[in-house]
Amino acid sequence: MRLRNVSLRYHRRGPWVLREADAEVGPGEVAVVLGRNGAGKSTLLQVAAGVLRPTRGRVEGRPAHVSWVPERFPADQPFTVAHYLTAMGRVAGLSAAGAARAVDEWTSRLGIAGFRAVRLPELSKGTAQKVGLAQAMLRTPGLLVLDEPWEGLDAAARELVPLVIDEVLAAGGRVLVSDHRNETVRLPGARCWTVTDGTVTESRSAGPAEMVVVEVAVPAARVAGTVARLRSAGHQVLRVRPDTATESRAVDSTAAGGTDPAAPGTGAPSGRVAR
Ligand SMILES: Nc1ncnc2c1ncn2[C@@H]1O[C@H](COP(=O)(O)OP(=O)(O)OP(=O)(O)O)[C@@H](O)[C@H]1O
Repeated sequence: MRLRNVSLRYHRRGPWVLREADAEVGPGEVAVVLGRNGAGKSTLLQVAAGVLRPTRGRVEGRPAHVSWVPERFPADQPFTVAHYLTAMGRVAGLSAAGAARAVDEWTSRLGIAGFRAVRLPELSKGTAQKVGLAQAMLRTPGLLVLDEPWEGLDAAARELVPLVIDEVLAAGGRVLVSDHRNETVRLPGARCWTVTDGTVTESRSAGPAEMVVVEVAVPAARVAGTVARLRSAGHQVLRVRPDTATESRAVDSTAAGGTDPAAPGTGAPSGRVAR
């Protein structure tokens, strides 16, 4: 997906907030949008998400399914968490049963299952933010846009954000995330889009991503399907071997081919895990 010479001003005679911004993010890639307060990060994200239309220029190759999580979740709505999320799941194209399943899954994964019957205006800011994240993930988006997702979340909940991002990337999606808290250390290898005076400068954070090997155990009957899914998500499957103990293990890695996976029990570093 590419922003090509995007310029935007909010009013006809207003100042230009974005000026010929040009940036690209590919499948399975995350770009962190940096810049001082008021630089235009939120504006850029909304243009990328299709919430705002550029005054000039265009966005090319935007995936069909986009999820946008604004900096502040719009909690001023008279619905319970469950009603809101189920309705949003239907809007995202899920069947009634699929929406119910997705709501169950994501409220559990984000630790807000106990709030399903609570009305949105009664939620704390952090819980409301998690509802926003859940809404974004009910159907895995091709583009996930997160505006300051760490804001308002406690330390434990902040750990969830990279997991959510990783899930989208593992499915071949793209992620844009703005950050003024220097949390990018949690996203090694991310592209960096620095917004200054409405223009975008691109770089990579900390060079190429460090590669790790992740060992994944699957039932023997599901090896072929798992290997196919891992490959289609862009991972390298280094080898498949029977486990010497009780189970077979499939090895997933983002590392270059030929690396031998760490032996079980040696504390192999964790990394992206495909389900
Ligand atoms: N709806 C709007 N109408 C007019 N001007 C706006 C609107 N939204 C943002 N602006 C202006 O556009 C500029 C960029 O705002 P934007 O919110 O994109 O910056 P930001 O980098 O995300 O800032 P922050 O880090 O404070 O969220 C600011 O000068 C802001 O006042």
